Amino acid sequence: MERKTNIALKNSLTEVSVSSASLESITASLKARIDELQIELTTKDSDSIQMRNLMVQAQQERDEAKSRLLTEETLRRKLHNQIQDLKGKFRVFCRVRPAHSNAADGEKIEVADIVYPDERADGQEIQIYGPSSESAMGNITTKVHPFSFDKVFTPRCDNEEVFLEISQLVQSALDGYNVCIFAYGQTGSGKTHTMSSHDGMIPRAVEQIFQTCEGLKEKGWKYMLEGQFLEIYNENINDLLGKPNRSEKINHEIRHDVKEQKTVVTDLTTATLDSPEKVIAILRQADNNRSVAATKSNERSSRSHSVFILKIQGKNYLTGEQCNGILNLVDLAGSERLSQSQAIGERLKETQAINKSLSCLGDVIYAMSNSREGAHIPYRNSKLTYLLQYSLSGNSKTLMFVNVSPLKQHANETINSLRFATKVNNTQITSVRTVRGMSPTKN
Ligand SMILES: Nc1ncnc2c1ncn2[C@@H]1O[C@H](COP(=O)(O)OP(=O)(O)OP(=O)(O)O)[C@@H](O)[C@H]1O
Repeated sequence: MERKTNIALKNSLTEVSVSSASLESITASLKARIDELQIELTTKDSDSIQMRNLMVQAQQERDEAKSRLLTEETLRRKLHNQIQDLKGKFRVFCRVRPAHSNAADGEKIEVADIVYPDERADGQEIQIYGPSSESAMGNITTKVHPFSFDKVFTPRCDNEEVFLEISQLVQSALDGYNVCIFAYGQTGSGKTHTMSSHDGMIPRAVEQIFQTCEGLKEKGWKYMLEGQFLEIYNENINDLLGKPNRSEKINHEIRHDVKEQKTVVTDLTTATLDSPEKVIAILRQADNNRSVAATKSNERSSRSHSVFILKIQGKNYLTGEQCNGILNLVDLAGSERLSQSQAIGERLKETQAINKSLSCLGDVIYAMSNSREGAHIPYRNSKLTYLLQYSLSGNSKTLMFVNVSPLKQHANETINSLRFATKVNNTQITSVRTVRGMSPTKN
């Protein structure tokens, strides 16, 4: 009996020691796993510290880059303005429209003899050859009228190419400067095509402004755009964004705030422009208002000046900088000289008003570019120059398109327009040139 018990106890002991050995081995392997995990954890900790350091470094670099970007944007604005000033405070671009575009059905198109000596699509020189005449000695002479401008766009240039040249001025308006862009020329020479057609300077300028504002958001800039559109007809201001039929009865006055150097036109509609679509809508409204007026007075668009005023207010919430620029886009009344003796009544009044205001604009620009500081500039002599006083003076920038027709029957008006523009530009070449080996006559 005792022996049996001993055997059973021995067996139990063996079983216990076997299971204890297996437990020991499990414990050992668990311990090894714990050690492994511990090592892994330590590595992870150091990785995460490393990661955190890298993140802090990246954040510092980002902040530095951002502040560099802000300083560079301020510097870019300064340099951009210096470049614009070097190019000239007043610039004149000549644009010759294609011959076919304004010909009535059956009208004979005879193209004037126009030469672009630079042989480039957008050189700086243009020569108009006048009619030939034969002297008693049998010498045939042809007058040459050479002109030089900041740019000459041949009929081959489209609005896209033209806009490339003015986009820098649009940028100046965004940077807080006052900019005026005029289109001058006889009726049908392409002023409206250049300025307010669907792909003209106004829609393109507005598109550029919206795109640039979007891009400047990450640099802390927030912009507010407001638009006004008016017409000056017979020295009276009409609101082109007002209700049709009502606008002509309101007497809009121009008021200047001398201290702030700001201009207000009383009772003029101001549209907040928060999208390019809104701009297209107001351009359409202005066009409709002009057409309504046109039924009362023939060819209204060519007998009045239209002025699109875009006020651009920018604020940078990162640097605290602020800027207020104005872009004025002006489609001037047709510049053709109507014979005063033939014009009577309303037509005479219109012609006198147009002639007066256009010559006043020329006088103002001429006086500004030639006068000493503080000299008298005759802004008050016309509504247009009075309205644009602060947009023409100071550190503002002005560009004039002189639009001309390529047709022979318009050659005299073309020469008149180019002479006017030359007065503005003050760079006329006064040389007399011999044509094709013949004797020269004076320009
Ligand atoms: N560069 C051009 N390319 C193509 N077509 C043009 C160009 N310039 C003018 N035209 C066309 O010639 C015609 C007359 O041009 P536009 O109406 O722009 O002249 P305008 O000077 O504004 O005349 P108005 O004084 O009567 O307003 C229009 O049919 C216009 O589309």
